[in-house]
Amino acid sequence: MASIELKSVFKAYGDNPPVIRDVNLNIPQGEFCVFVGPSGCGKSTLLRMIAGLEEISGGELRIGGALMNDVPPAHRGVAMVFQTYALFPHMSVYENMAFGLGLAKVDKKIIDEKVRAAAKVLQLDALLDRKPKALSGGQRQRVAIGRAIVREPGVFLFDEPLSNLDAALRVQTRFEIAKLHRDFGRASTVYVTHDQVEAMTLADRILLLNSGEAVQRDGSVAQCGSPLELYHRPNNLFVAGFIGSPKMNFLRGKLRSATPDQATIELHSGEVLQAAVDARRLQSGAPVTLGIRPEDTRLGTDEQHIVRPVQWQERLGESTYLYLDGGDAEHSLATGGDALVAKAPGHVHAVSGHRLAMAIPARSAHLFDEHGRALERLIPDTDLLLPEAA
Ligand SMILES: Nc1ncnc2c1ncn2[C@@H]1O[C@H](COP(=O)(O)OP(=O)(O)OP(=O)(O)O)[C@@H](O)[C@H]1O
Repeated sequence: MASIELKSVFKAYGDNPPVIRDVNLNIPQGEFCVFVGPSGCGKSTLLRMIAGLEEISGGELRIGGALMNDVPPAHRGVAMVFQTYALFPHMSVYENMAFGLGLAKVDKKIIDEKVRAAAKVLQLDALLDRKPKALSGGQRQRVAIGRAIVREPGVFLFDEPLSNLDAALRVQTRFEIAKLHRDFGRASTVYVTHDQVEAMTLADRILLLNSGEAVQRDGSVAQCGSPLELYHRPNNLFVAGFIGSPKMNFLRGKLRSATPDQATIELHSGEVLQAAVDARRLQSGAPVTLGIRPEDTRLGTDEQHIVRPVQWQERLGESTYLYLDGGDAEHSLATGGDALVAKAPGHVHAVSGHRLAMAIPARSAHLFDEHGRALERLIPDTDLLLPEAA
């Protein structure tokens, strides 16, 4: 039941370059905010600073409006769930969940009510007498979540809570966390993950931190917005390459001409393509990168397209990823190399070396200037409302 406000927050360990630079963020009460970014970008550090487990080197942290920089963790009104559950092995599920309230000298009857209510929500009622070692990974993580819930914190902090679970349990627990947030909707939640599917599905808002190729900007905010904003309107090449799987394909070229609703691009490989992008701020001849997501491509020649030999394919049953030879001028971050990835529905089969036409619809194209900054796309922002069945 509290907002979280970060103002010019900064973190450096000793004399090392900062790991968090000038982060400004306002998480209103009840919002689910997900921190994502490549390994080492500083997302856990940022979360731990909110929790009070890591000192803040500069800037201000406010929770519920109150300055928290020097307030000890126990007095911040936050509850944290870690990747490694951190349960007491000698205590039962019930005792683990009741522990924090016991320390706070809450009345035993109230503790009992809260533990049983949380256990019911998390479907742990039949397991209350068990010790953690007699539980599955998913059940242990539910106990850790239950322990956080009973404290009724204003802020929930999750640090990669699903990364020790197998694929099926991850999906199930992800769904449970989303449901819990909806049911306990007044609490604000910050959730750290490097899994962008978790980020896309759970977040009201995603904060993506820079790292790696964005040297000198490590630990700064690359983009902050709703999941679909980051997907449809990435600010720059880094965000475009990070959000989406397989990653966006990039084709290099130069701008030929620009009108308010269309840019014409000549690729280094010679083809001329259109993009529904306003590129009028660039001079003609300016270097540009055209981006196209694998799921936005088609196979065939009925739209503008490029033709490339097939290198490789991955058949997933419901779809097939075709890896096409990108040539020197292009590369896909998916492979880190020079392949372009096209996604075809169903299970298609292509003979290695055969040349295929990959259609690149102008309305689906992204365009970036020579500094990697995105040009404005002209796609409509509306969601398609599904009609109710009769
Ligand atoms: N105690 C420390 N002393 C010095 N550097 C540290 C310390 N803790 C973390 N770092 C550095 O801070 C940076 C950010 O680390 P952090 O754990 O926050 O990243 P992350 O984005 O959560 O990464 P991952 O996804 O791999 O967990 C890393 O470069 C890390 O090496």
